[in-house]
Amino acid sequence: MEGEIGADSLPTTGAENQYLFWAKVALDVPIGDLFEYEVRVRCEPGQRVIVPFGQRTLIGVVVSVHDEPSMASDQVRPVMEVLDDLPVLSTRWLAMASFAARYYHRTLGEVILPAIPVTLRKPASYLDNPPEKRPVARLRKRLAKLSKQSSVLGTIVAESTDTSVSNAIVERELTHDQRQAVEAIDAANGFQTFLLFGVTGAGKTEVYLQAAIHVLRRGGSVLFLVPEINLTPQFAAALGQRLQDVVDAHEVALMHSGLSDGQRSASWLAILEGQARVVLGTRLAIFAPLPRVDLIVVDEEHDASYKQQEGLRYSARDLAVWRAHQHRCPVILGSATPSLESWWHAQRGRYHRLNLTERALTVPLPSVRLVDTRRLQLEQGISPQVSEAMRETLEGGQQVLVYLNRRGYAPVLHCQSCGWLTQCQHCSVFTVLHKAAGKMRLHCHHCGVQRQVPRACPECGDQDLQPMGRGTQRLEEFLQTLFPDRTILRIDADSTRTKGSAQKLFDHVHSGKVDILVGTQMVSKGHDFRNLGLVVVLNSDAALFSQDFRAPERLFAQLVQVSGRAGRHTGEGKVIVQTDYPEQSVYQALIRHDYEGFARSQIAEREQAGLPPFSFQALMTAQAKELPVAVSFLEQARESAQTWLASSEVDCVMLYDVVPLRVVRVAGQCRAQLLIESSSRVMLQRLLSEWLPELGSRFGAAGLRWQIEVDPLEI
Ligand SMILES: Nc1ncnc2c1ncn2[C@@H]1O[C@H](COP(=O)(O)OP(=O)(O)OP(=O)(O)O)[C@@H](O)[C@H]1O
Ligand SMILES: [Zn+2]
Repeated sequence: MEGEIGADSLPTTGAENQYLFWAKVALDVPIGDLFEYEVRVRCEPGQRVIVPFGQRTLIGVVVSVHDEPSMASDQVRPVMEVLDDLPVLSTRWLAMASFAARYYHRTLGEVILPAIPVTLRKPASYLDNPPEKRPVARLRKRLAKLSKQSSVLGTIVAESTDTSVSNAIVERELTHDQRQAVEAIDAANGFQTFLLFGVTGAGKTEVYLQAAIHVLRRGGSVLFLVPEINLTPQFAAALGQRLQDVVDAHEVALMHSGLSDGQRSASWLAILEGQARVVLGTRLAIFAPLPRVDLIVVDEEHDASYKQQEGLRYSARDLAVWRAHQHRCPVILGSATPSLESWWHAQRGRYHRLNLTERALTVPLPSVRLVDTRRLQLEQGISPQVSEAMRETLEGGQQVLVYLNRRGYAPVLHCQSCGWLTQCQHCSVFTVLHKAAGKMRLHCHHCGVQRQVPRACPECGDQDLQPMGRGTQRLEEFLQTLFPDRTILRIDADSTRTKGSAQKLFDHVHSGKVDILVGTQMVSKGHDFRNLGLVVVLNSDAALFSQDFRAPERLFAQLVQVSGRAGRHTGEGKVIVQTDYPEQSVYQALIRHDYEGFARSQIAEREQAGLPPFSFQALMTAQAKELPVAVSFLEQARESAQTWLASSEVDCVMLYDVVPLRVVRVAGQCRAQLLIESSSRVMLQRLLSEWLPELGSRFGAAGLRWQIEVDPLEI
C-alpha cells in the first residue's frame, strides 16, 4: 500500500490561483494499486474524480494528494473533473477500506468503488448531463420528497401485514437476564465486543433494541446487520415500530441487495450526509458511510451469509468488530449458536459474554426426540412416529414444520434397469428433478442449466426412469396425501423467487391459515412462530460425513435454529429428528440443548488438530477448463511459497497438498485448491502480501483464474 491514507493532507502552496497537485486515485480495476493523476483544482482524499484510464473513462476516488509527482510528470494524465456534489468519504471510512484491501488482498479500488452505488460512479451519468440532471442533484430532490412523507419506517411497518408484529411492538419489562445485558452494553466505555449468547426465543432482539434506543436518545448512530433482510421481516418491523419514538422516519436507512439502484443510492446518500442514524442491512451495510458509529449489532453472528463469497471475500462480522474498534464503540454479536471463533474469544476474555439462559416468555425449550431410522420401515422417508406426532399436533390445533434442506422434487432421476443417473453436462454433479406447473424438468443447482427429462435412458433405452430420494416438492406432495384435509405450504428458494413473495408466504403462516409448513433452511432463521407445536427434521445425516471440519458446527447451528421455532409461545414445543446415527455427538448435544458442551468438545478437537480458532487459514482456488492446468498452477504457487518460506524466518506456515474440489467441475471449469494454514495471523498475512503479488505475472496459462480467500468458511 502506498503510504497511509490521508497522511498527506492538502498541501498549501505559494502559487495563489494556480493549483497543481498530483492525486493518487483508487479505481475499480484488479491491477496495480493506485493511479496517479494531475489535478489543477482543489481536491481532497475521499473525493470522486473522473479520469481517463487507457481508452476508457472511469470514476475513481482520491486517496491522497501530493505536491510532487512520483514519476516523470509528463507521463501523468490530468483528471477530467473533480466531483464535488457529495461530502467526501471520511478518512475513517477510507481507513476501513484500506484495512479490508490489505487483509483480504484486493486492490483498494476493488473495495472502495463497489461500496459506492453504481449510479454515483458511472461517468456517463455525469458527462452526458447538465448539473441539475446529474445523479446527486436528482437524488436530493427525491430525498427531500421522501423526508416529507414518512419513509423507511413507514414502509417497513406498512409492508408487513403480519399480525405477530404488533406483538413485538409493545414496550415490555425486560427479563432479569435481558436487563443485565442491556446494562452491561450501556456501561461499555468505548470499544468492547459483546457476545450475546441466548437460547432460541430468549429475546435477543429486545436487548438490541433497548441498547440502540439508549444510544439514539443520546444522539448517536446505530448500525444493525442481519443475515438476510427478506427472511427477517419481523426484525425490521419490530425495529421500525420500536424506534419510532427516538428517531424520525427519514433517519432510518435500509441497505441490502434487494433495493433498486435508486433506493440504494438514496439510502447511501442519506447515510453519507449524516441524515440517517439507523442503518439496517445485510453484510454489505458494513461499508455504510456513516460519519459516526456508536453501536453495531450483528444478529445471528454465526450465519455464513456474513461472508461474501466472490470478489472481495470479506467477513462483515469480522469487519464489524474492526469498525467498532475504530469508532471506539460497543459491538454486539448475537446468537444461540455462536461461531466457535467468537465463542473461543469469549472464553479467553477477549469478548464479553452476556447470557440469556431462558426463553423470554418463560416457556421451556422444546423437547427433542431422536427417531432411530435404521430398523424402521419408512413411507416416503417418513417414519410412523413422525406421522403419528404430526397427526397429534394438528389435532391439537397447532402447526407443524417439516424441515428438509433440499429443494426440488428429487435429487436425481435414475434408470431402474442399468442404474444410469442424470448428470449435468457442464458440472460434476447430478441434476435435480423439479416440478413446475405439473411438468418435470432437470435443473443443475450449480450452473443453473435446465433440461427436459429424457423419455428413455440414454444408456440402455429403458423407459422406466424413476426419481430417487426426495426434495421439498415431493415431500409436500406426499404429506398432502397423508393429510388430505390440511393446508400445506412450502417455503424454499423456488417458491419465493419473486420479490416480496417470501414475506407473503410467511404472513400466511403467521396468520394461522397454514397447518403444515415444509421448508428448507429459509424457514429456520429468526422467525417467531406463535402456534408452531412440532418441528420434524428429515435427512440431516448427510452433513455428518462432510470433509469440511466446520460441517458439525454448521449442522448443529441449523438444528438448534430450526428446533427453536417450536413452542416459542406455548412452551409445549416438540422436535423430532429422524436419523440413522442417533449416537452422534451433534444429536446428543441437541437433545440436551447443550451448545456449551458441544462447543467444548469441538474446541478440544480443533485444538488438537491445530484448526481454527487455533490457527488461521487462507484458501487459494484455481479454475481452468482442464483440471491439470488448475492443479499445476497451484503446485507451482505452492513451490514458490515454499521457496519464500525457506528464505524467510517464518516457520509456522503450513502448505497443504493441492487437491481438486469436491465438486470438481462447475460450468465447464475444473477447480482445485491449496489450503494454507498458520498458527500466526501475522505470519500468514506476511506470506500472502509478499508472495501473492508475484504470482499473477509469473505463472498461469491462458484461461486460468485464481483467487485467494482469507479466513475461508468452507473448505
Ligand atoms: N421481556 C420480554 N417480555 C415478554 N416477551 C418478550 C420479552 N422479550 C422478548 N419477548 C418475546 O419473546 C419472543 C422471542 O423473542 P426473540 O424473537 O427476540 O428471540 P430471539 O432471542 O431472537 O430468538 P431466536 O434466536 O430464536 O431468533 C418474541 O415473541 C418476543 O416478542
Ligand atoms: Zn451444471
